[in-house]
Amino acid sequence: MQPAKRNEIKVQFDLVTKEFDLAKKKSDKVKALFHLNREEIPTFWALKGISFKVYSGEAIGLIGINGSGKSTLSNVLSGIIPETTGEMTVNGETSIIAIGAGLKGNLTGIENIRFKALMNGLNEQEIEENMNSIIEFADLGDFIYQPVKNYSSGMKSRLGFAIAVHQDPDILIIDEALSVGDETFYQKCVNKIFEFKKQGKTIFFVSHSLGQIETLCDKVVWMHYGDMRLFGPTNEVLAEYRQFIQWFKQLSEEKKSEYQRQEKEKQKNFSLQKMLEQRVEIEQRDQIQEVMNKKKSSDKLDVISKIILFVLIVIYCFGLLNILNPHFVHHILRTVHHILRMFL
Ligand SMILES: Nc1ncnc2c1ncn2[C@@H]1O[C@H](COP(=O)(O)OP(=O)(O)OP(=O)(O)O)[C@@H](O)[C@H]1O
Repeated sequence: MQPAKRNEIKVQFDLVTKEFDLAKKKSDKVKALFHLNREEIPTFWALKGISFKVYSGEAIGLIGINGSGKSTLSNVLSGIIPETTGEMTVNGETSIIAIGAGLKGNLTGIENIRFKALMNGLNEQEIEENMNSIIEFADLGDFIYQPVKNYSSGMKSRLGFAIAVHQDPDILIIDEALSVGDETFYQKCVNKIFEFKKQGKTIFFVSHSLGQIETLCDKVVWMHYGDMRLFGPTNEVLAEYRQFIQWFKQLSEEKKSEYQRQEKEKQKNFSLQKMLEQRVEIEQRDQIQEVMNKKKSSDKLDVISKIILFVLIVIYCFGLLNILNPHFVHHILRTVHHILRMFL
């Protein structure tokens, strides 16, 4: 497989949103489909217009407090759930590892490996070629013959990680899957992640462990109640995030709940139209600013041309004076010459 070109855009989100409905019963959803509900079903915006660009070979951390939208973003990115609006460009195959996600509980480890491989279009020979390597990576011993429903979360994570990295994806999304493994397995995964990065693959890494984010990620997306609060180099974003966590922790329980309630309320009342209007306003403001900047630089040019014009006028006057009264000009030039000699 050809390594991806550096600086190639791998993932681009433009104002991506995700709206969940909060219908209490399935029948309400069906009624809503046929507009039979008198009352509208309340909805909740888990993503409120997310925009970013990620390049090949970058490892991106996704951080944020519980319920901020990290898993929703990962699931939209991997295609598990569709976005509601916005534009999403994903250049390459994605593979997501979330604890137990995509694993069939009633199937054994080996059957799960085979099932996933078949889903990915591998033939029997290709499956056999990969099988030993996946089993070795997962390192589950005889548990590989047991149904996955008997696995601990760490074991599920091992199997999920082993299958996902053997799919050789262009974009690997790891949702909290490393937080449940032991140290040896974690180190094995870290090595694999660095190997992937070297090959120009892109990694999204969801974690509450800021230490892991610091070790693995070049940049970080800080999600906050459906908004992307910050996106940038790891150290910068983590510094801001740590400050926020410190501020949040010192709040009383009552104030914390109030803050969370208000933020969730904003997610319920979010208006896509308002967000788009604001966006247009910002774009217009940026355009005006750009025009003003251009005007300023053209003003600067005006000053330069004024100086040139002034110098030309002085030279012209001297020329004229030289014709009318050469002695006077000669006298002036000698005086200037004397003054200059005094200073130089
Ligand atoms: N299917 C769904 N229907 C309704 N709301 C949902 C659904 N899935 C997620 N949500 C809501 O969307 C918000 C974001 O959830 P998400 O799981 O993405 O957060 P998170 O940042 O991954 O949280 P955590 O750190 O706890 O895993 C939460 O408020 C959650 O309740």
